[in-house]
Amino acid sequence: MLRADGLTVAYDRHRVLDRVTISVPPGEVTGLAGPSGCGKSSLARVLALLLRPAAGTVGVDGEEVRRWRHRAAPALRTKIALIFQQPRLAVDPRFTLLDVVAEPLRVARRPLDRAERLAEEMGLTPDLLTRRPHEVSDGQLQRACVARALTLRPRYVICDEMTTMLDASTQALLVARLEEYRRESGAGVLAISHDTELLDRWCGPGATVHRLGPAEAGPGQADGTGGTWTRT
Ligand SMILES: Nc1ncnc2c1ncn2[C@@H]1O[C@H](COP(=O)(O)OP(=O)(O)OP(=O)(O)O)[C@@H](O)[C@H]1O
Repeated sequence: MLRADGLTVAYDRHRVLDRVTISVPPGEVTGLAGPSGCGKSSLARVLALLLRPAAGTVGVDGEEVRRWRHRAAPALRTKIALIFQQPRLAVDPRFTLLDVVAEPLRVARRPLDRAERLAEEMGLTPDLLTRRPHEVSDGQLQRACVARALTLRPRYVICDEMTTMLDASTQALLVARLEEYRRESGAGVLAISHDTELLDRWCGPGATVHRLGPAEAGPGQADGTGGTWTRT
């Protein structure tokens, strides 16, 4: 289980999350909805161990996180993959698409051959893999980012507005690939979107969808206070 308890996140003393509690069980899709600015990406960054909360705890499979960002233990860090909304801000512009997919393997000093296989499964042709980010479409780049996210076989995948900028067919392809990975690996997926129709389609019956409150209502409130519902 990936779990955050009583999370508070503040930027320069401005609180954007206030005592938020959320669980992402392995093998399931959990939804997170909420309007723009309510703190969804901030919560995603904390759960991916990239941002230290002002208060609260994060636990990964029962182990409480004590170090954050690059100081977080690699064994914990690689258990969680984060897919960002804007792929162009999430990749090194000098890399080819194959470099993008292979980056986590290179950093972890693992064999690189898995990168090509994952890229191929995402429909990225050998020609596309030699191109740099400015030579491909947003959808093609996001496909590379999804392949990259799966290279180290994460136990949890956080998808932060992953398909917001993309057309319906690319959206369906990315969601289908993540669903396939979830089923074969037993990974837990956190699907984050302001688009409740997308969450309806992605999170099946019985799935839990958490809702963060609108920004104007103050810091995002925790589930368990009426902010969570279960799809039926
Ligand atoms: N690094 C930062 N420094 C200062 N303020 C920030 C920072 N990151 C986010 N914020 C502010 O925190 C609030 C929540 O932002 P966040 O990106 O987490 O919301 P969101 O729900 O993901 O929004 P969106 O759906 O528009 O991406 C916003 O008011 C934003 O301006």
